Amino acid sequence: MIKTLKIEPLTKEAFAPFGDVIESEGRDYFMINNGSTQRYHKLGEVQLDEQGQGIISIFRAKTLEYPLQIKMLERHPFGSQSFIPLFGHDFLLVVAPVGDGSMNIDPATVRAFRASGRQGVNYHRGVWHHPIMALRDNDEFLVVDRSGPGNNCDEFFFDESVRLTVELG
Ligand SMILES: NC(=O)N[C@@H](O)C(=O)O
Ligand code: NI
Repeated sequence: MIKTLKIEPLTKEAFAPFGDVIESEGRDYFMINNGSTQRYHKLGEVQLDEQGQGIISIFRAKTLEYPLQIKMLERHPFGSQSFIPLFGHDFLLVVAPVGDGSMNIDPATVRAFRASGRQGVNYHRGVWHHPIMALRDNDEFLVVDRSGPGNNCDEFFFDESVRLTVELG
């Protein structure tokens, strides 16, 4: 298969098979702190296995070279992973659904999204995704994910006959 992935705008609905979109735009809130603060409550859930611990990290990511060939995707079977942009820059996502849980990805199910700098994502457990795809060099992301025993990162490399490409418009 040879395919240039269409980069879709990131919306809650379109991203639902892969996880949550963390944003305030268009979302419900309730007032707290004596009316001084709007709480956009439970935009996503941190998913953990019993032995996992939720942790908070910062990723400082270099941009990748585009057009980019998507040669692999990874997943975290024991927990969710969220990326929240800290500097307000757009970034890209390439994902594939959990599927049947096997170490296999149907390339036809791979999708690309562009997140605005005011959107974060929370990949649900087992959702295939490309490692962080910053569009600005040394961009930084707050990352909430799982720490604990076991290998929490499976990598799947596409067959050489599969050429999935992401181009910037
Ligand atoms: N490996 C790691 O911590 N980062 C990846 O999971 C990623 O999604 O960028
Ligand atoms: Ni990851």
